[in-house]
Amino acid sequence: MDEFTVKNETILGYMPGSRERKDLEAALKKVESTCEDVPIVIGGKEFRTEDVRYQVMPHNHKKKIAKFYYATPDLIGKAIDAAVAAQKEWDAVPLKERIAMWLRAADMMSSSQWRPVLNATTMLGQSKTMIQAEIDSAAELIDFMRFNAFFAKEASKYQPVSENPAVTLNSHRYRGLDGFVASISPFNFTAIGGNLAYAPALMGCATVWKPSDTAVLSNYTIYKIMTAAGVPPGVVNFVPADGPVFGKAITDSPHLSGINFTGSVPTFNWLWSAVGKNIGRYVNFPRLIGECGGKNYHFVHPSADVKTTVVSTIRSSFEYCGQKCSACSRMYVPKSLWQQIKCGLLDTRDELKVGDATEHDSFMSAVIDDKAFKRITGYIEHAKSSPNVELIAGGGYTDECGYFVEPTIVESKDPRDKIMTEEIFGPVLAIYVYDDADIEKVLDLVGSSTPYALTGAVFAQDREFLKYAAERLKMTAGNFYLNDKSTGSVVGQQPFGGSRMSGTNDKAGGPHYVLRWATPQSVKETFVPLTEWSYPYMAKKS
Ligand SMILES: NC(=O)c1ccc[n+]([C@@H]2O[C@H](COP(=O)([O-])OP(=O)(O)OC[C@H]3O[C@@H](n4cnc5c(N)ncnc54)[C@H](O)[C@@H]3O)[C@@H](O)[C@H]2O)c1
Ligand SMILES: N[C@@H](CCC=O)C(=O)O
Repeated sequence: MDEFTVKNETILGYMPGSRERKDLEAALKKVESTCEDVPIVIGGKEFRTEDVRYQVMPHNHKKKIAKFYYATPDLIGKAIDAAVAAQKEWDAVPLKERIAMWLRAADMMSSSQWRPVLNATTMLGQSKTMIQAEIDSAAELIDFMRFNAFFAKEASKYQPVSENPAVTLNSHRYRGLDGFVASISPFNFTAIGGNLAYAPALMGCATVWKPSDTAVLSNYTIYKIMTAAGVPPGVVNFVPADGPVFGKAITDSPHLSGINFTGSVPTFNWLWSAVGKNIGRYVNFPRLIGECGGKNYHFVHPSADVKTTVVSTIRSSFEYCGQKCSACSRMYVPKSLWQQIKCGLLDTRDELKVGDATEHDSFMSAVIDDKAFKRITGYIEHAKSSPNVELIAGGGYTDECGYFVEPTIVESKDPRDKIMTEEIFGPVLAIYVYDDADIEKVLDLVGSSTPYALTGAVFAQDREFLKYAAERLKMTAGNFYLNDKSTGSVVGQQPFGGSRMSGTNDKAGGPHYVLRWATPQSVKETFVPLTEWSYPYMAKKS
């Protein structure tokens, strides 16, 4: 296997007049002025059904940017058959060749031909600002491709012990999962869609990929790049479909070998239950990998640096409208710091511009769709009417042109109020102010008041406390931050995932993730013939 090292993709600056800014502006114009026709692709062939759907721009929802089609159950079945058939041949392609394809794809994604398209489709289709698109649909996606290739190469080096290779040679190899993997992706990270579909493929699996309705265009762009990089027909089948129809079709198939899911807890629970009900019908026990929601916390100690705490919280809670699974959504602040932190949060919040995703001074744009708008504004109305909760900033919203919600901050007197404990997935930060003397009780609440354990951050200058909190809060977060915001994990640096109801914690972006998509085989070859059935201590009859 050719040796290579790996490093993270540089995040470009997009300064006015820069090459990347010009390329991006040209791509934005092109994507905005077209409504791209996105087919279902099965075994390399395009299909269209009568069930026509459109992807719109969340910040201007009258504008359609993609036309796509829901697959029927029959077509999903066809995609399963295509994947099962392609998997055998694909698994025979040497890992070295597959890795070369992934590295080629990463270079294409990084190029001035494709990077602007990935970012423009993400900015317009998912309402990400320039920087939010760049860290997702460029840097993180490229990192997933390169790091997974690197981790696969490193993993393939392992060989078991052979005490005397002239007599017995032991070896080990990774095979793809036979059957098919269903990859089901969320709207909020373009890179996650690419990783869910293509990490299993790298390891020799074939996948049926259902993108989110609200991320179809950026996800189809990934499909096109990977195909151009050499991934053969049938290895990844691109199948937009109604969620429950897709879920039923894949869990009914005996060939389901794995589900690679990222999304909400109710959807993953549904999939897990369906697999449980059907367990008698599968060829293999399907592997269930699910990264789900969070109610991520910022815990502030009386020794915290106020400025760091404020800026980190604003970024974590409101970047991409709080629609990151890792977004800070609850905060615990000691009374002794409350006035300073409150002033800092309110003043900084007032500076944030909510607007069109493509305007360079927008800090955030619209939330993804009408469903999200209703859910988030429901929590805001709850805050306005509940005696336990005080709205201290924001609270406005409109869906007239786009699904806009102001960055909203509330103070809750009840640390177990639903606004402090349920995932909102929008720009709403709930704060509980505690008596400094009650710090132990509040540390208990961090782990006991929600079913999640995705990300969490502790702000303190007291190093003894940081050490203590790291132990005390050990099981409350899969990604734990000290004096840093709860969002922004980087592939290869902070492998990502949570436990409890936040998921199976398989750590996307880490060295072990690719191995979830391989089924190892141990091989023993003996060169000296076995001629004697009895053991030496047995008396021999002469
Ligand atoms: N932990 C992580 O790494 C991570 C990362 C990103 C997002 N998330 C979570 O994702 C959620 C937001 O994403 P979303 O709104 O797209 O989630 P979602 O659960 O609504 O949808 C995720 C995907 O599942 C599909 N789906 C829905 N019902 C289905 C069914 N019955 N069978 C099969 N597929 C079905 C959807 O169409 C979509 O493609 C949040 O809860 C967020 O925290 C988690
Ligand atoms: N890498 C992301 C996690 C993705 C969740 O939506 C972060 O940590 O911000």
